[in-house]
Amino acid sequence: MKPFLLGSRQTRISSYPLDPNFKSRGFGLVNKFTASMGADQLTARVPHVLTVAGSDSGGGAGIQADLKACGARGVYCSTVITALTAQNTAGVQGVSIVSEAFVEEQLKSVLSDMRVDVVKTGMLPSIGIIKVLLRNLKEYPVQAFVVDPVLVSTSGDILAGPSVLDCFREELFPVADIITPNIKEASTLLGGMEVKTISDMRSAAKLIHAMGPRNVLIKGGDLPASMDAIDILFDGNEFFEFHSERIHTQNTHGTGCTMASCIAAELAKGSSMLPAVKVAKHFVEAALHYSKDMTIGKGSQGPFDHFMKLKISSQPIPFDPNQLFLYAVTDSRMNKKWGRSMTDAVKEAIEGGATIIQLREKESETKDFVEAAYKCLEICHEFGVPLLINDRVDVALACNADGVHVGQSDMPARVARSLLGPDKIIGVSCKTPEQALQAWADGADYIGCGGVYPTMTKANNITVGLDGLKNVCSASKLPVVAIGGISHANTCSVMEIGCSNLKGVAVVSALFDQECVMSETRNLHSELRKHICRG
Ligand SMILES: Cc1ncc(COP(=O)(O)OP(=O)(O)O)c(N)n1
Ligand SMILES: Cc1ncsc1CCOP(=O)(O)O
Repeated sequence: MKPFLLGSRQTRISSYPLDPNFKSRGFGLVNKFTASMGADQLTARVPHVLTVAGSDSGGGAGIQADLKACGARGVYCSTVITALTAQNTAGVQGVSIVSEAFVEEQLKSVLSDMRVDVVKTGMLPSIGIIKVLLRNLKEYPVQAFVVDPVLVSTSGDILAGPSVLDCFREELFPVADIITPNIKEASTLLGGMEVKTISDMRSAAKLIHAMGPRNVLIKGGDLPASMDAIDILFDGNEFFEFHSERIHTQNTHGTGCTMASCIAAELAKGSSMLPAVKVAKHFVEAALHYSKDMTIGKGSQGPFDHFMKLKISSQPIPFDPNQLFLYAVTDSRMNKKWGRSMTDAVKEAIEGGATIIQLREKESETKDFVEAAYKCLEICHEFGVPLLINDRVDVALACNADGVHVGQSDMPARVARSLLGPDKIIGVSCKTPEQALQAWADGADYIGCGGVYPTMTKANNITVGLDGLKNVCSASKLPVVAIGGISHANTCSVMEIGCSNLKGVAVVSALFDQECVMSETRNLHSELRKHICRG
């Protein structure tokens, strides 16, 4: 048995074999861009999977799973719906099959307009629909054809009758690049043959391979619970075994569709078969692991979260400019000097009234930083206070912080925005009106302006003074927080410059280079409140 080493063997992905024009389409890693608007206007070509499958009203499997899987893997997905199912976490309550004519209309709409790389099938409920699909694939050839032979739902409901089975075996499989039955489906395809062990799976893969597909992947999710989740790939010559940890969860509805869609997505990106299967296996394992304790629905077959973002604890705190009121910025050297941990510093600042926290850790090892940031995030969220990371977008992503603060020489805000998405908070340091306008154009949420006064905390930092702060505030379309040398003694002078978008002060040493962080924060908070009362 071969292990599934990346690149150990490149399985050939060929076009739909009935396509005489395949070679002229040009496809592969080197051809990621196509000149669709003239020689000098190259436009990015987006990898594209078309799924031909049934809709699951519960959103866990079928078309809905395919869309999510492709989205999560960075591939565009179009859809041709073959059946509507009334379905939830308890099972399938109803099925309404779409007419052949309307399946054909959907296929023509998509295939005549868009360049599709890979077609992936799920529920194909009638012989007529299979024939329509095959006819259209002849007319509009694609690079790879992935067949998930959906016969029975996770809840045990039959989704394709016996007559369809023959059509699968005789017409669909011979033109498939890969088919992906689970062990129940493999057994059904082989007339009820027992498939219970790894050795049975290998025999089944060989027998199904003889029906014509280039590759057969038998998924062992239904092997005994004591075993790893083992899948077997057979390419006609060799077997490859894929192991992953068995995740004990009820939230497995849609794993089959997802696995096949992920394979299709990787093939659409230009991968060969073996690495595509490997990536798909890892993706499904990660998503199941993330979703194992989620609750959606009352039934026993829950869906999982393809984007790994749904759990409440990881929801970001939305940005509100008033959070800039008392902005506490930690400093690893000061924490070391006063013998406190990052988490203690954060907790004390919040208890003293800090309204947003930034971890500015210039000396921590990445591993320690990520671990401490996780803990700080928990503390901050207990109090509804957002946590931002200074400079390190990677650390913010790793611990799912609420956002980042970046300087002029750090990762550009627009790149940070594209990595972090629309919901995270992004602050940018600006000393000039031009930088402030750029920050706005780049998708920042706020501006940090300073140093307003000289500071010992940041070496070689140019001081902009109150006039510089005023210039930036006046030009800025974004809320501003002042930083640099600010303390209880000069906060009022800062807040009284008369700019309504100056929302607060960001402070390091006045809070953290002190014996008691909590009382210093409290004092500064009451000073800031005086300004509100007056203003
Ligand atoms: C709120 C706030 N404003 C400005 C800064 C300074 O950030 P940067 O320019 O990236 O400098 P370093 O903090 O990295 O030294 C800030 N951290 N926070
Ligand atoms: C990070 C930073 N950016 C501009 S000034 C400054 C340091 C602020 O620290 P302090 O509040 O101790 O003056």
